[in-house]
Amino acid sequence: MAVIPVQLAGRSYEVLVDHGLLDDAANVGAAFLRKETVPIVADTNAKAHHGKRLEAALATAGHKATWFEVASGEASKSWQGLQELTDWLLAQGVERGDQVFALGGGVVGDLTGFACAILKRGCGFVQIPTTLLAQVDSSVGGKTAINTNAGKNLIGAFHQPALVLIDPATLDTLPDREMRAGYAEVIKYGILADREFFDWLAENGKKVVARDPGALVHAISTSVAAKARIVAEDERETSGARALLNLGHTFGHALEAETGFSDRLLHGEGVALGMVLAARYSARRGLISVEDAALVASAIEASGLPSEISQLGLYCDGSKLADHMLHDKKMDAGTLPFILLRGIGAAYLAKDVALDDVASFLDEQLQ
Ligand SMILES: NC(=O)c1ccc[n+]([C@@H]2O[C@H](COP(=O)([O-])OP(=O)(O)OC[C@H]3O[C@@H](n4cnc5c(N)ncnc54)[C@H](O)[C@@H]3O)[C@@H](O)[C@H]2O)c1
Ligand SMILES: O=C(O)C(=O)C[C@@H](O)[C@H](O)[C@H](O)COP(=O)(O)O
Ligand SMILES: [Zn+2]
Repeated sequence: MAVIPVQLAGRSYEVLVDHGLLDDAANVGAAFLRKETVPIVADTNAKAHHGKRLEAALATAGHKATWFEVASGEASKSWQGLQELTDWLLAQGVERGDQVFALGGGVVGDLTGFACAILKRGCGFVQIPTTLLAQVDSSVGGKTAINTNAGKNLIGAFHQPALVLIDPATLDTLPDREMRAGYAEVIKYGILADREFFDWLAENGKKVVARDPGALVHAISTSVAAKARIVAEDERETSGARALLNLGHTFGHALEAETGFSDRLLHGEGVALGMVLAARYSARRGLISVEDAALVASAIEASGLPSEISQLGLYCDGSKLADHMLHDKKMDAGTLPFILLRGIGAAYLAKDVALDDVASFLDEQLQ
């Protein structure tokens, strides 16, 4: 079993990665089970495929589950979703010292984490991520949020989980498109800070997406370790270090907003397109070669992810996308810092980017 610590003053926790770990959840999570009944918030599909296993694991230690089911899809990360969940947690009598379990992808993790951040001013939660994206990214680091009409993740809090249990075997039931979407956040770690990992993925990426157990555990552990390092350095995204994890997201979130946060574009797909755009924009500014930008695009295409905005059939102009970016949380005194590349594995925060230049770059890309 891989054990990856996330070291934060007073809030350190462990991320455990192992095939079959779900069946051992009550044992490895024993310290976090203080009552007979365990409240579990679960995505409909995650519960259908893996709920019984979690229930059986809890039963071995004398615990029983009580379930709150969250409808699959980004729309559940909403005020209404939050209200229904917090009402349920209150009805269950959840106390500050309790741990709420979150079983599912990033939608369930972000929603449950935020509900637990504000319930009685904060109770505990344990993440059991069941999508590749959630296993490599959203379950770790404590960013929790819901969306609003104005944009993505605009209402939220930093609230760290007490434990993260990753069982890569849960990915056996995940649709292929969701595997590819999660792979976008995997390759992100290579592009932003780890050329060696990027090159390893060039060789092994197809195995990761095909769920080869060894390749999967290596990709998940490397990704989580990278995220843990960055989060330990800059938990609340104040120094600029954590902002690098937003590589591709300024473009991606704008595309998600323009496609209505719908199945037309999954978060990971938006991030994939956004990373291609960030690489091309870096090349346009002479920061990286055109060849390196093409290498980023071909690494993304090779996994079956979209790499051209035209694939979305969008009928809008660059300034419309740039308008969505005005809601980006990195916005600072009228300037939007962008994560650009000085090389593959060498992302940095550029504070000299003009949004109208980005808009005209996007107009070229939309043709
Ligand atoms: N907090 C963070 O740091 C962070 C990081 C990255 C992304 N996110 C957020 O995460 C969300 C995306 O997460 P996601 O990609 O996991 O999407 P998701 O939670 O919507 O799950 C994707 C789909 O997979 C299904 N599913 C989940 N587990 C399954 C399983 N084991 N078998 C079969 N189906 C399963 C779900 O029902 C859903 O249809 C976005 O809202 C994004 O903003 C947050
Ligand atoms: O953990 C982080 O920090 C990230 O930026 C990870 C991203 O993959 C994730 O999508 C995050 O939710 C985006 O953050 P936001 O602050 O732009 O909402
Ligand atoms: Zn993301």
